[in-house]
Amino acid sequence: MAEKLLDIQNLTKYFSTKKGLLHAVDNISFHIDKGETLGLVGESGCGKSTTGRLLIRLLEADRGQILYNGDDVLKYTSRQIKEARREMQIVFQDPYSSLNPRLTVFELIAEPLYVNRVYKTKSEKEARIKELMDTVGLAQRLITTYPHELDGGRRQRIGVARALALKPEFIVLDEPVSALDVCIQAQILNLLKNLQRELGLTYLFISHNLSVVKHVSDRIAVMYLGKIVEVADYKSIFVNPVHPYSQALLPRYRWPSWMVSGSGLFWKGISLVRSIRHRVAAFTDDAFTGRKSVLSRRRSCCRLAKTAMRPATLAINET
Ligand SMILES: Nc1ncnc2c1ncn2[C@@H]1O[C@H](COP(=O)(O)OP(=O)(O)OP(=O)(O)O)[C@@H](O)[C@H]1O
Repeated sequence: MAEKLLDIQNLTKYFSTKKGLLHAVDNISFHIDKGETLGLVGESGCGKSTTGRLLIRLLEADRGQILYNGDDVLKYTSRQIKEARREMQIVFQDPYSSLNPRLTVFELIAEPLYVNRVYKTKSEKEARIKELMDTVGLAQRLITTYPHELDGGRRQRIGVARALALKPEFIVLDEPVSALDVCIQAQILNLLKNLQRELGLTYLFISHNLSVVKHVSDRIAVMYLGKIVEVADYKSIFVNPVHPYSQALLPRYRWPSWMVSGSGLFWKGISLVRSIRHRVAAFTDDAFTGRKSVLSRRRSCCRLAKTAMRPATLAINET
């Protein structure tokens, strides 16, 4: 049986707002096993980020228990919290705003090492920074560049390197790819998966993008209005969601399992035929829609231009 890294019981966080008390996280209980990725999904404002921040004590909980390797994180002293932060890290959603624009890549990755006074000598620190850059796939030549000179994927790699700097065991990934282009998303997701395999990391992966969560998670927790309404392995959630909110969130997957793969292939086939037809239609007159092709439109433009030119030419000749 898998060993629990985190066991969360009745975790609660309320915010005082102008409209009254907001139940951002409302009495939730779940666990995260060592080495697994638990996906946390739900619509915007349901309390996902607040949950992530509570787990690593970036926010103070109002009530509940967070057992980390059997110890209650909520009872830690400030010194114990500082030590625990080495083992529990977070990667934020927006690599554009989460990095200090005045620091170079070297300084950004060095920051957690300096703050926590991990390495004694300068050369040890430099070696660790270079090692971290290799680990996350950042070229050494980028060491003196600033975040604004880099694309979103590279900035997020800096965020991952900063999170890894203190050799953590558990990382909260708070929408780590939502601010990135689709192809860069895939690179960062693969990086995170490889790092998990190599370093034995445990992730809480927060996202509202279901296909991303499906790609990376071992189990998925569905959150709705501050409560966790369902936790199950990813196949059960996608093929046979039990809670009505999970069903609403995953409408496409309410088909029987044997139909999911079949219908997927069918729609892929249809979209392939459509894209081929559109490409062909761009160069030939489209018999289906009656639309003129690019070539036909160009020919008629030339014809129009010639007719328009004729009287003017005649007029010049006559004078
Ligand atoms: N510091 C705060 N003060 C008051 N309300 C807050 C605070 N932080 C979050 N909230 C509110 O708590 C609720 C949950 O916010 P949270 O950021 O956890 O949601 P989320 O599911 O992560 O949403 P998103 O995907 O948009 O980030 C929201 O209604 C939010 O407005």
